[in-house]
Amino acid sequence: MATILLLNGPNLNLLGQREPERYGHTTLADIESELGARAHAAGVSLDHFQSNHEGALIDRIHAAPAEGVRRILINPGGLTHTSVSLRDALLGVAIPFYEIHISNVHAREAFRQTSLLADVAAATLAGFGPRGYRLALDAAIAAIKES
Ligand SMILES: O=C(O)[C@]1(O)C[C@H](CCCOc2ccccc2)[C@@H](O)[C@H](O)C1
Repeated sequence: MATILLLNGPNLNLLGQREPERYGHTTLADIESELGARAHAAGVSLDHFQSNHEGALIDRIHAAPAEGVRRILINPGGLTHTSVSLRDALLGVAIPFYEIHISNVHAREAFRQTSLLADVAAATLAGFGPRGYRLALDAAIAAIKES
């Protein structure tokens, strides 16, 4: 069974608990649960991992090929704007990935408008709120089934 890996970076464990006006009331556990059920219904497996630590995310990416991961959905959090190492890890495993942002980063502070991942991502998605995760999952499932 094909596997999709959902990765969430620093502070995303706080979803639904703080700044709901910006990030909504949906918790990360809600998102992971919904996407897991949706993937299963489509005949695809979903693995999920959240960490506040860059190296832990990189280690998880390194393990992805051996686990049969076909697509990666990643909200890198603030690492989006800073992490060459995360970029290098994603390039290194050569698994197509979709960059997801809950907020419209292009309408925020200037520093959030720079992504070190976007130019090597298969797709980016921002501003749809938590629904963006579902949109990205559906696109990943369709891409796997078409390949
Ligand atoms: O809009 C997004 O999804 C972001 O990736 C969220 C990041 C922040 C992670 C979430 O941080 C929270 C802080 C408090 C409450 C909930 C989330 C931010 O640094 C990016 O620029 C855009």
